Amino acid sequence: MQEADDRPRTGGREDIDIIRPGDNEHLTAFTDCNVRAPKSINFYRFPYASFTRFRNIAAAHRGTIDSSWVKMGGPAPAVSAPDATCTLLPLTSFPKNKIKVLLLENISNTAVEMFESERFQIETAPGALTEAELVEKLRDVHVLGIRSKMHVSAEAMKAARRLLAIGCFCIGTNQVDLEAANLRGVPVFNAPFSNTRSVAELVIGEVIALARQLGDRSAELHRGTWKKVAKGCFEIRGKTLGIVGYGHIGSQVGVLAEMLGMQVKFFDIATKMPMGNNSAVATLEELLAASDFVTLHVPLSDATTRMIGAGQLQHMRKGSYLINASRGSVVDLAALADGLREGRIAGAAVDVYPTEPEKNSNGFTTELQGLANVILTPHIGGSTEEAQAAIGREVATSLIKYVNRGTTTGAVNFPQLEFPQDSKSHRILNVHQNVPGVLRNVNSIISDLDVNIKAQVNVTDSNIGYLVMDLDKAVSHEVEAALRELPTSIKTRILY
Ligand SMILES: NC(=O)c1ccc[n+]([C@@H]2O[C@H](COP(=O)([O-])OP(=O)(O)OC[C@H]3O[C@@H](n4cnc5c(N)ncnc54)[C@H](O)[C@@H]3O)[C@@H](O)[C@H]2O)c1
Ligand SMILES: O=C(O)[C@H](O)COP(=O)(O)O
Repeated sequence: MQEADDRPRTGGREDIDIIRPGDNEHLTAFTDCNVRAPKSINFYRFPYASFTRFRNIAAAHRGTIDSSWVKMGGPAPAVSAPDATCTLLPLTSFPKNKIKVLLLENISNTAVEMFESERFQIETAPGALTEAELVEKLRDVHVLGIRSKMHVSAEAMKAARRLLAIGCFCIGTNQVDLEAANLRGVPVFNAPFSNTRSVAELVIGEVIALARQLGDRSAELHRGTWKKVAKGCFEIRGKTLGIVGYGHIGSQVGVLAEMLGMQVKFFDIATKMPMGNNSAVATLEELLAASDFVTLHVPLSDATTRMIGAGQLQHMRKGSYLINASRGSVVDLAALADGLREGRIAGAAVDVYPTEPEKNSNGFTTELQGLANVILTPHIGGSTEEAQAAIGREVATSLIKYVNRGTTTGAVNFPQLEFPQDSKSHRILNVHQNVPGVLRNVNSIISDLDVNIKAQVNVTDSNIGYLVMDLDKAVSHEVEAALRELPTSIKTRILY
C-alpha cells in the first residue's frame, strides 16, 4: 500500500488513514492492497473523491461508511478530521451489511438502532402494506418486522426466498400464517409481555371512564353543553370486574382492579393461579352473570372468534359494561350495538375492530359510532413510549440472535434451541422435514467426510426438525453443501 507523507493522521493503532488530498491514485492503490487487518479506515475527501467511491472501497473491505458522513453532506470539513470513517466488519459467513431488514408499522427506533449497530440494511415504512406490495418487498428481504396490522399469508411467503425470520413487534401473532412460516423454516418471534402493563392501565382507566360516563361528558362540553348529572354514574369500589382470559394482561388488570377496591373474578380455559383475592369461575356464562364490568383478554383463535355475541350479551347483568382490548373479531359488534341501544349494556370501551385501517389517516367506520357511553380508541392498548421501546429491544434482540447464532428461544412457531458457539468452529443450521431417516443421512455425510463434530443438537415439532451443528472450519462448507442437497432439507445456513 502506498501512503502519502502528508496525509492526515488520526485514529489508533488499528485504524488506517487514507487519501492524500488531490491524489486519486491512492484510492485505487488502497482498494487493491492487502492491508493488515484494520478495524476501521478514515477517509479524507479530496477534490474528485465522491462518497460513492469511498463506499465502494469500504464495501470491498467488508465495511460500511459511518452514516453521519452521509447526513453531513455539504462542503468538505477541515482536513484535520476525517470526512468519513469506514468500520470494517469481521469476516462473517454472509456480509452483515447485505442483510436486509424491512420494518413496517412504525416500529420503535430502539429496534432500528440495534439493527444499525449490527450494520444490517434497514428499510422502514410507517404503515402496513397491501399483500401485493409485501410480496414484492419480500423478494430480497431477510428479516421482516411488523406489528398487528400487516397480514403475512402463506401466499406472501412463497416468493420470500431469502426470508430468515419474522418479528411481530407486539404480543399478537394471529396476523401471520404461523404454520406456513414453520413449514418454510421461518421462525416468528414476538414480545409476549412488553406492553402488558400499558394495556392493563388503559383498561383500568376505561373502567372508571365508563362508570362516570367521562367520554360523553367531555364530548358534550367540547360542544358547549354543560350537563352536570349523577344519575347512572357510579364508583367502581365494591363492583365486580369479570376478566375473560387470565393471562399476562388479564391477571395484571385483576391486580390493579383489586387495589382500587373491586372484586375480581376470571374465566380461563387453562387453570390459572389467582392473584391476590381474585377468584376463578367455571364457565363464561357464570362470569358474565356475576360481573358489573366484563373485560376481554383472550388471543384470537377459532374458539374466541365472536365468543361475545347476542347470546353472551344476554347473560350479562342489565346495566353492565363491556371492554374489549383483545382482538376485534372476539366481539360481534352488531350485537353489542343492539345491546347498547336497548340499554341492557350501559357502556362499552372498544380498542380493537374486526377490520382496522392499515395506516393512520385512513378513514374508519364502525356500528358503534355515535352510541352513548361508548369509548372508541384506535388500537392503542400497547401504544406507549415505554411499551414500544421495550418491544423494540426485545424483538430486535431475538431476531439478531437468530440471524447471528441460530437461537430460536421465544419463537412462537419453531422448535426452541439455544447454545453458545465455540469461536473456533463453524455452525451449520439445517431446518428439515420431520421424517424418519434425516439424522441417519446427516450422520452419513459427516462420517464420509471424517469430520470432528463439536456439538450437534436436533429439536423437532410435528412438522419440522431444527438441527444445529458446530464443526471443524476446514470442512464446514462441504458439509453445508451436502446438507443442502438432502431432499428433506428446507433451509440450510452456515454461520461464522
Ligand atoms: N389492544 C392492544 O393494543 C393489545 C395489546 C396487547 C395484546 N392484545 C391482545 O390481547 C391478547 C391477550 O394478551 P395476553 O398477553 O394477556 O395473552 P396471554 O397469552 O398471556 O393470555 C391469554 C389468556 O387467554 C386464555 N384463553 C385462550 N383461549 C381462551 C378461551 N377460549 N376462553 C378463555 N380463556 C382463553 C389463555 O389460556 C391465556 O391465559 C393478545 O393475544 C392480543 O391479541 C391487544
Ligand atoms: O398484539 C399486540 O401487542 C397489540 O394488539 C398491539 O399491537 P400494535 O403493536 O399493532 O399496536
